[in-house]
Amino acid sequence: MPRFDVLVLGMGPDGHTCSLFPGHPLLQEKQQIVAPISDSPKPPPARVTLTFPVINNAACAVFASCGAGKADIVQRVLEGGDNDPLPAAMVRPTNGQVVWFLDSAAASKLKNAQKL
Ligand SMILES: O=C(O)[C@H](O)[C@@H](O)[C@H](O)[C@H](O)COP(=O)(O)O
Repeated sequence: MPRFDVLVLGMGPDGHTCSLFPGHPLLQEKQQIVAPISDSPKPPPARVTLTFPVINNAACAVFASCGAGKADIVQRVLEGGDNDPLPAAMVRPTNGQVVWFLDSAAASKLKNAQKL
């Protein structure tokens, strides 16, 4: 399995990352490193994405999210618990780390955040 040093990821307001969307069967992919998706709920419908086996083999996954439009989903992903996790919350490198860069608007609904 390839091991990326750093993955720089975004997150959509529905909690998707890469082209891995909530509830999609590709969230359960265990074999392929890269997979096609032909029914993306967000245009374009046809995409190609890395899958969780390779994402979670990375040494470091970095998310960057900005703006008040991301505040609710950032709070859900980071503080929402483990029941039915959103795709962005499934980014948990087995032998690596996740780092989030947020502006104050995106972080505004976090209950446990400490300002730097
Ligand atoms: O799926 C797509 O079509 C988008 O490109 C998406 O993956 C994007 O990365 C996020 O929506 C975060 O984007 P922003 O950080 O720019 O809001």
